[in-house]
Amino acid sequence: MNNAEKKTILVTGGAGYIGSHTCKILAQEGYRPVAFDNLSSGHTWAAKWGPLERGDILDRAALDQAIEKHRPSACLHFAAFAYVGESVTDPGKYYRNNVVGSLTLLEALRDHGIDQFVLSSTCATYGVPDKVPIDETLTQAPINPYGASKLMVERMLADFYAAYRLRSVALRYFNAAGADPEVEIGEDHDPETHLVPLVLDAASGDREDITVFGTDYDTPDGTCVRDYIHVSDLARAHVLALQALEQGQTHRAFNLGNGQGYSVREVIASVERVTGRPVPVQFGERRPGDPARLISNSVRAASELGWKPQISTLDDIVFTAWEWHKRRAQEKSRRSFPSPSDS
Ligand SMILES: NC(=O)c1ccc[n+]([C@@H]2O[C@H](COP(=O)([O-])OP(=O)(O)OC[C@H]3O[C@@H](n4cnc5c(N)ncnc54)[C@H](O)[C@@H]3O)[C@@H](O)[C@H]2O)c1
Ligand SMILES: O=c1ccn([C@@H]2O[C@H](COP(=O)(O)OP(=O)(O)O[C@H]3O[C@H](CO)[C@@H](O)[C@H](O)[C@H]3O)[C@@H](O)[C@H]2O)c(=O)[nH]1
Repeated sequence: MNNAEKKTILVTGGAGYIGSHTCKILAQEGYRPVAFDNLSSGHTWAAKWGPLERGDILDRAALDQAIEKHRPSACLHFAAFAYVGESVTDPGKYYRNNVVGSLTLLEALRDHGIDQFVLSSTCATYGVPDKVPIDETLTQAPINPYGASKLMVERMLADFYAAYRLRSVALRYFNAAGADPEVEIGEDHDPETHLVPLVLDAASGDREDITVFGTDYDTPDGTCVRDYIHVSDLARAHVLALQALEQGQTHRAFNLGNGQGYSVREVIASVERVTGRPVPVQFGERRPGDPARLISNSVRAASELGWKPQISTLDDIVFTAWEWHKRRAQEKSRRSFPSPSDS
């Protein structure tokens, strides 16, 4: 298939962690991904499966320009701020980027007649769930501004479908982790706040230790339980969601997780097994905005999208993150790898 025959997909946040993995799978599946990213946390080196348009979703003119230039048939929308803890201390930052930015994007798509849209939503929209595992019918009552900002965008999607027939799928991911199994790309945030890469840093000596946020939760070992899902499995779900939209899907939400919860202590133990190194641990206070347990029921995605995670055990997920960690460290020590200032 030559480029002219490929469907072009606008991927906001395509230079970021999950967006770049999705661009890779889109390209493998015969699409032409165009990353639209302001590089606030993304990297030019991660956008290598199609063009990168540097721009901000808050900038309507930049969006119009990219859409007119590339004529996408659909948009996968990853661009957002995504840290639970930071959203509690700086909520304005989250409402502006995630809510106003998404609204600006949706209006641009509507005005250009693009009616297929996939949203990176989150299990943080459920807040403290009525029960676990969480299915899509549970009440969404977020307990932090990040989750609230994503729920507002979900609400916009319902209204944009009702008013303008803009069709959409909201994918509510649980905790993304791991890296491309071919080790071409992986997670690279600065500063990093996610548990798995931080524990790997502690195992390799890049940081002194890992602080466990809270040991008095109502969970088997007192630490928070999360459902870790491999980033390439999330990427595949986006292609399936896109194909569902191409086949007429109107407006739907899907949870994406493995259905298995692991505590912070269990993640640390997994890193010790996979790396063969001890992890120095400190115990600290709870982090505001953290629910005790988030575990997915992803039966809907399995039955309606045909989605099945391929890298599903915690050790296998951590293994891919460790391979990426080592590759990045090697490249950085050879000085051939772009530094964060190189974005
Ligand atoms: N990482 C997770 O565990 C997780 C879980 C659930 C949902 N999500 C959602 O998935 C999406 C991607 O998350 P990620 O972990 O890959 O984060 P990330 O920070 O690696 O990627 C986000 C990308 O969006 C870009 N961006 C941010 N604001 C922008 C703006 N205004 N205009 C243009 N580009 C902008 C950043 O530069 C970055 O490349 C986010 O929407 C996040 O809320 C992530
Ligand atoms: O140094 C650390 C970092 C994290 N944690 C804990 O580890 C768990 C996972 O935390 P983290 O990796 O920061 O992910 P979450 O805060 O759960 O948020 C991620 O997962 C959410 C879905 O659950 C997404 O919506 C967010 O975008 C994404 O950042 C939480 O219980 C944290 O309290 C620690 O104990 N110590």
